[in-house]
Amino acid sequence: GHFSWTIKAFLGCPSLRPHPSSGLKPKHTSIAFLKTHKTASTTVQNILFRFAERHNVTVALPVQACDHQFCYPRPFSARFVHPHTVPARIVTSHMRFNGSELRRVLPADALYVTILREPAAMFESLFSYYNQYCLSFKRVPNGSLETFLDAPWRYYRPEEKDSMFAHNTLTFDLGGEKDHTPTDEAYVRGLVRDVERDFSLVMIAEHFDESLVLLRHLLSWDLEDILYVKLNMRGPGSRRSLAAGLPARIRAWNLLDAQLYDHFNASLWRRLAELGAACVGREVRLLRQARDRLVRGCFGGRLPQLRLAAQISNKELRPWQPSAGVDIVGYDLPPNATRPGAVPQEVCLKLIMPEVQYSRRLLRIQSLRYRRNYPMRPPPPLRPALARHRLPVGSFRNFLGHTLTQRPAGSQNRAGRLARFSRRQLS
Ligand SMILES: Nc1ncnc2c1ncn2[C@@H]1O[C@H](COP(=O)(O)OS(=O)(=O)O)[C@@H](OP(=O)(O)O)[C@H]1O
Repeated sequence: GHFSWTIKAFLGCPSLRPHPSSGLKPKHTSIAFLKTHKTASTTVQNILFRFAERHNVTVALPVQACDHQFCYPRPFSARFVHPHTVPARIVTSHMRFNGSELRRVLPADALYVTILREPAAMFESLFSYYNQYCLSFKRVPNGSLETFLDAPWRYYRPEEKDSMFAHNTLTFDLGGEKDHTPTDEAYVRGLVRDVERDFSLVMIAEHFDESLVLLRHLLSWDLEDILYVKLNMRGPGSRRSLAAGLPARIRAWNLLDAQLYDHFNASLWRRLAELGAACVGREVRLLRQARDRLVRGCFGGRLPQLRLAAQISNKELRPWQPSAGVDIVGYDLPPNATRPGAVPQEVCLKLIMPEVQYSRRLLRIQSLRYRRNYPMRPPPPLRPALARHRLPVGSFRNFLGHTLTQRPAGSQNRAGRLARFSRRQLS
């Protein structure tokens, strides 16, 4: 198992050779993963959540008022972190990047990682996923992507709620200005420079397994630490293929994102070349073999059939559905699957657990740990749930004594809506 894989991986992977004196390099456990939107980031988050649980590493999670995201789309603030989840070594929930605030939360040796996706595929996913929330999309006749792209400025309002899902979402998530003139070369150069300064690795969704190999090397992790199954996919009925010419128009509309993507896609391939094609090829193969073994051990064969949320009997496994118009599919754990590899059921459950449920699970576990470790500390004050947005603008104090101001009803973000939806869906 593990030993033979490690030996195999050394062949052709120079940077994985053991340290001459002290054996294998210790695993790096301090990581900030900027969870960008519609980029396969839930799958990466699930890898990090499972790693954190296995290695007893604390994950910073949002205060209840932010729901399971760090009050996105507001820029990240240390005040958004739940007091039971500090001091933390991992951060991975959705946020708008704010490096100086993140550095207040994480140790100085934290490594920063994010993921980008090809802009046309990403925008098609955003357009479908947020078709009812993002008003720029909602007001398009017949929900037609082509119509939107014919005259984006007719439908897009930069200052409006959820507008960040309709224009240069990657740039926005990274903390940049989504509406900046995309032909301003100095601005784009500055954006790229900032991302290169802050992030040790920028993964690319189209080359997910290769990106994971780089991640594993960066963090000195084992193969077991990067096994995954794909999460948060749309069902085939909700996807559409893009007619010829459409990808170019999407890129033109999201030109800041397109330039970021091109730059970091090229860097990814340079880094893979440095590691060596033989090493990368071997590791990707070993990763896929190990994943197949785990899937067989969990589900008795292939992955269980993808299911619509309503068809998933275990509520802990139902992915959040953004609206009636789009199907996000998930998996059910077969109740009496024969698990030939004797993989414990809980391992399998966590492998396919959606973001909202896993975030809650970790918060529960970490809160218990916190109370055990600090029984004398007063609990943080109770606060109204963000879901009740109809309340007048309100505020409460969090553990640092800062005041968090609730957003007014008209500006509720996806987190608030999600709280409402997931409660309905999960109750
Ligand atoms: N491993 C892997 N490789 C490539 N693509 C993957 C992978 N895992 C998930 N996906 C696709 O990523 C999309 C979901 O992205 P996110 O999880 O980041 O979405 S979210 O913003 O958190 O809702 C969603 O894309 P669409 O199906 O096109 O919507 C998933 O299918």
